Amino acid sequence: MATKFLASVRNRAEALTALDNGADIIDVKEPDAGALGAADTQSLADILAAVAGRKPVSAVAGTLSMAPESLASAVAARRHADFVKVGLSTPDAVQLGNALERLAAHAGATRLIAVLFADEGVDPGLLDRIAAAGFAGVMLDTARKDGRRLIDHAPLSTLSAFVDAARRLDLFCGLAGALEAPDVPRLLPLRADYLGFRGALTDGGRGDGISAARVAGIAALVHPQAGPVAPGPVDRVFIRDFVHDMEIGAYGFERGRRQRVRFSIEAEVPRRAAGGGGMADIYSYDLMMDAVRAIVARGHIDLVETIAEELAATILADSRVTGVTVRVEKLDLGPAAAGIEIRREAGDSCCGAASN
Ligand SMILES: O=C[C@H](O)COP(=O)(O)O
Repeated sequence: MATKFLASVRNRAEALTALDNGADIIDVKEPDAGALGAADTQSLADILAAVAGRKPVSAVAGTLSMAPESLASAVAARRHADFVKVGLSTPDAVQLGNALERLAAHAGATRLIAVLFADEGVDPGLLDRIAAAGFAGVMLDTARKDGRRLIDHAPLSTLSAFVDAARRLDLFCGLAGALEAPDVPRLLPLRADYLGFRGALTDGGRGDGISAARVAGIAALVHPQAGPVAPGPVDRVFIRDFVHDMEIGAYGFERGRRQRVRFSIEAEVPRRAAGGGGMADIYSYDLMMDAVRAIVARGHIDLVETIAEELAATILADSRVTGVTVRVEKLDLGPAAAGIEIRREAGDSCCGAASN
């Protein structure tokens, strides 16, 4: 299933702007009241009437204490929404257990989404308890809206493990947290069920009103248009001299130690829009850096050839890229840099069908 776009709105007018400009899930909250500020129930009723079932509506149950009864009554007051989001923010295992036990009584009638906060640590182990309590889904957001993005709190490898754990438990899984437009192509490969936005939908802070153009811009990124590109200029998007310490090498002396490896990659990307277009039309060099970081984080790899081929395949899996040159150089073997450079094209036997 393709990743969906959740837009947080505070009133009927914003809900219609989100709906008309490509949002897939309308999330009702009061952004001035924090990460989980609840909109009043009248605003929720107005939005449900305006959306009229065209898209699912989620409602935030508020920034609450973990007191089981207040959680339960906040959920009950929003039971007409398609989903109710409940923040689970506590380091206290007993308190969390009590809250989950009380909410489990609502989980049959109301589709509950547990919201966890990356700035309080990411614990995929919690997901078992959330699934056992009957929740429909889980979302990772940021509690403090201080400009730091989700990716500043958790690397992509951690986010990917979180999404995979949710999927294994059949939990509908969302990611959010001061996400900006350039984050979208980096997060799409994780295949979360949805990405959530508020601040990026406004021209100023997250408390300002949302803008139709910004909503449409995020929608275009979350739902990228694949397909053939008319013949025209080819851009070369590159990263050069990206140096990492990693475990690499087939010799015994290369095991259990790290050495510097330099990565340079150039992707050939036919231009989609005259004049460069917007974020939705470009292939970001961030994606190449993310691919390198993922390989480096994986642990020991014997051969530079393996790394180069895997990087080429990952980069060519994006349908916007038609060719790629990958250079991998070991820097600590002696007086010279030593390594490999390969060039691969979309459709080469190494590099299967494009995936997005
Ligand atoms: O549910 C998602 C949040 O409303 C995201 O808000 P934000 O993008 O301002 O962090």
